[in-house]
Amino acid sequence: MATSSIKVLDKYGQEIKTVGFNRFGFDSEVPIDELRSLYLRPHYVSTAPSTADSSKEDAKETESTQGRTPYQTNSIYHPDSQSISYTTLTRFQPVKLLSPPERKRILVTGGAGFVGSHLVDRLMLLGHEVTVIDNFFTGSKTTVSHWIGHPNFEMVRHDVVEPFMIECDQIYHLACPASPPHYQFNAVKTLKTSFMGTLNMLGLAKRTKARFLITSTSEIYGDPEVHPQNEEYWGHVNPIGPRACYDEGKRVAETLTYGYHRQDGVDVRVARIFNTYGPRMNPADGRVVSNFIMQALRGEDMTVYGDGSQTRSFQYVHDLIDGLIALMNSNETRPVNIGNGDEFTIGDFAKLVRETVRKVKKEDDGVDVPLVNIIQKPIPTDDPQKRRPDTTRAKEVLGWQPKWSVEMGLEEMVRYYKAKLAEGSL
Ligand SMILES: O=C(O)[C@H]1O[C@H](OP(=O)(O)OP(=O)(O)OC[C@H]2O[C@@H](n3ccc(=O)[nH]c3=O)[C@H](O)[C@@H]2O)[C@H](O)[C@@H](O)[C@@H]1O
Repeated sequence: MATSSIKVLDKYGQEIKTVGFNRFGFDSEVPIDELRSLYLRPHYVSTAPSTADSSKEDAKETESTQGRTPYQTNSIYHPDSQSISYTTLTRFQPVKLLSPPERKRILVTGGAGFVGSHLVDRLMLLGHEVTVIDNFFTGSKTTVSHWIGHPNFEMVRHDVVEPFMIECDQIYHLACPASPPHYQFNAVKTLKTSFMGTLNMLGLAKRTKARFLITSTSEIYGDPEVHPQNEEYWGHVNPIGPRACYDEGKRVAETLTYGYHRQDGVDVRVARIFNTYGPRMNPADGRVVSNFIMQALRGEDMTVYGDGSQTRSFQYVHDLIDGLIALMNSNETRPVNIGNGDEFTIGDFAKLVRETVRKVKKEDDGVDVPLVNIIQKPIPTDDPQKRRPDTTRAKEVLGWQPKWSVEMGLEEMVRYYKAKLAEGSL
């Protein structure tokens, strides 16, 4: 399906044609089709004919490159040899031309990750100069490869636990593994990333006088005794459990942030992000949305942990990026929850995902697939039982509220994974 033919209605029934908005003197609005063309590319990779004659394949590659939309790479997958031939980009998606005072030098740590790459797309299309630092532990160069070589873009392989020097105006500090299996894989490294990484980036902000935004998390509320969670709640965290490396790491990162703010006058912003999903989420990262969609697409059993009565509230990545950019450019220095209040039990969410996969397969491929089974697996230790953001503060101080319904976001994410499966890259 062509990206321009996908019609998305927001929670209030209005068609979504753009994301972002002009607020606090910073214009973050871009047409949704422009963004989509960067991640929803059903023909991003074409499949080579089954032949061993490489000269013919090369000729085909040249031929098909010429017929492609001009802002995309045209890589070819060779099923016979299980290989892929890459071509480099020659033209980039157009970006806004900003005057020098409008154009900001923006550092995004973790910019090759799931959330980071969407933030990079938006900031690039808006015409800013973007530098990404990432150690590629959970991020991947492929998420931002469509900007590599662009004069406004720089990609540096660097681990934030080591100091980093650069001149910049704004720092979005995202770097940290976020999926429970990933952040528990090396708990000490996760803590080190949260503590030393944040310390280094705050030191950089202090030296350059850059504004500093940290992406904190709903996990700082732990297994909450207050529902929904507002920013005044101090949380209920097990400091020695398996999740503590992330929860306590992010809590100390917030403490450091306010330490630099009070002591050194660093201009800080703290976003507490609630469960977020969308294209470019690593299908194997173990979080619930990617697990469920991949299982349903592959016709495998969907794994609900525990009895499925625990709840989560899922936000689509474009809403999160709107919220992060609004917060960065606002005057709000207190923590702000950024999340979608639509709360589901995980059991109900599994049913919604399998129905969405069936709907998209029917609409796009005309095939009626049977609903997959839902099975139960043991619940992870300290898995929070309830989670829903109170976003009153975001509404009051940022004028921000999520627009994407969970269903609409899920449909787009299913299309993204379907396209990736078809191109042979999953
Ligand atoms: O987004 C947040 O606010 C934070 O919480 C998430 O943690 P969690 O909510 O546990 O995220 P998932 O791993 O996606 O799990 C959500 C729920 O689904 C369940 N689950 C997960 C995977 C699965 O296959 N089946 C399943 O039932 C989990 O047990 C959990 O109850 C992640 O740790 C972070 O990305 C983030 O900082």
